Amino acid sequence: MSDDIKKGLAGVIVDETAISKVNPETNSLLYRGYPVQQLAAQCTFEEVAYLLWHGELPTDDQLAEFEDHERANRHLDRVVKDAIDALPLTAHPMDVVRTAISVLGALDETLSSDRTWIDRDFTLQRSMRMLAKLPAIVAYAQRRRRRDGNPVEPRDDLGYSANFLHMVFGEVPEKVVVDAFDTSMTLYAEHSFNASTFTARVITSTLSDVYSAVTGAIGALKGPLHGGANEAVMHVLAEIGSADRAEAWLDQALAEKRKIMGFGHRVYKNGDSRVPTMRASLETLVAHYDRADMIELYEALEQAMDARKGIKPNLDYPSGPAYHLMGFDTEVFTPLFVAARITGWTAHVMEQLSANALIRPLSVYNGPDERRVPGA
Ligand SMILES: CC(=O)SCCNC(=O)CCNC(=O)[C@H](O)C(C)(C)COP(=O)(O)OP(=O)(O)OC[C@H]1O[C@@H](n2cnc3c(N)ncnc32)[C@H](O)[C@@H]1OP(=O)(O)O
Ligand SMILES: O=C([O-])CC(=O)C(=O)O
Repeated sequence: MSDDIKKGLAGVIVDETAISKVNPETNSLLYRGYPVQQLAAQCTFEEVAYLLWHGELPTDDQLAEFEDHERANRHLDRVVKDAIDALPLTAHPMDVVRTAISVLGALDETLSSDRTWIDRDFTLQRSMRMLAKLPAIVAYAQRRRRRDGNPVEPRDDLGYSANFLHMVFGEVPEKVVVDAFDTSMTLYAEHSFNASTFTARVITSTLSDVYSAVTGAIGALKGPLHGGANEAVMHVLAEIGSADRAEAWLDQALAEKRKIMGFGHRVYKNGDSRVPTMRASLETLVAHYDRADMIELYEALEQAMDARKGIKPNLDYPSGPAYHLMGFDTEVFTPLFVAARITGWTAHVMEQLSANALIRPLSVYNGPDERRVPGA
């Protein structure tokens, strides 16, 4: 293979961004300059969303306005519900979410009437619309699969995370659970030029619209090498079953050349900056639900992986069991990632639009030499 080829674009710098900084040397992650751990501890997900979109944390008045706007946009249009209802119950929730976002785009009259969709204000407004409606979409997807009866209406007296859990489970859990969920949303919100965000930027670079960018990003996130890993982690933990089986299971899996879900990262090679914070939330949930067996299994696989391969967990490793303990179906873990990452994706869409260049790399042709079509 030619030395010019950077397979998987590994190590290639393709643009600048002011949205987040991933620093593998210091295992740190900054959103607009703020350490993500501090944001998770001090701010709500709504404040983090505002920060990612506007570049600064909101004042009290700005936050109040933002929250009002988010709460006013939570309801799901009948057409979106009908579109979801037309899908088989076997459809994966990621496919449901991708379809729902696509339908929201098709319902947006501006897209059919003029080209103002490449405008920042248009994009910001639609980003808020998607952010506010995603909890209803995810809740609808899980409740429908469970045949849990009617959708639960949003409550505008609740913040984003409490309302999200209320819509999925029909009740607001204890504060420790809401806080752990809110932390996961903040940690998942943004991570520079990861595969799904890059997908969104590629789509935007053609001057397509924000719904198309998000629909494509959802498709990229679904794969188990990216966001789909949080779902896959739970399948792995279920397959292992208990801590005492972790080492033997891992040896067998590695002998079969399986990739161990929730471990490894393209950028971090010494551990993911977000894992300690999410792990602390997982431990809180383990104590709350009295599930010491879960953290024992978690640690057993983590230690075995470190001993065998020296590969550390990524964010999907603690978030998978955390979502499980909260009561989510395994198949909606990646849709939860979508609900958080809508903030980062759309911030990148706006940044791409502000200094756009069509993204179109080159390739080295390695097919047959020129030849003649029979009869030509
Ligand atoms: C929030 C997120 O999206 S984080 C990522 C979530 N994805 C996962 O958890 C899936 C499992 N992990 C992986 O597949 C990889 O670590 C990736 C895709 C995340 C990163 O991959 P890359 O940067 O391309 O690393 P690459 O695949 O080249 O791995 C380097 C070496 O480590 C090994 N390795 C990396 N991750 C793993 C893993 N999870 N299990 C087993 N071996 C692994 C590779 O087999 C390779 O070994 P080799 O040199 O002997 O061939
Ligand atoms: O950065 C990446 O490649 C994947 C990741 O951790 C994320 O998107 O959160």
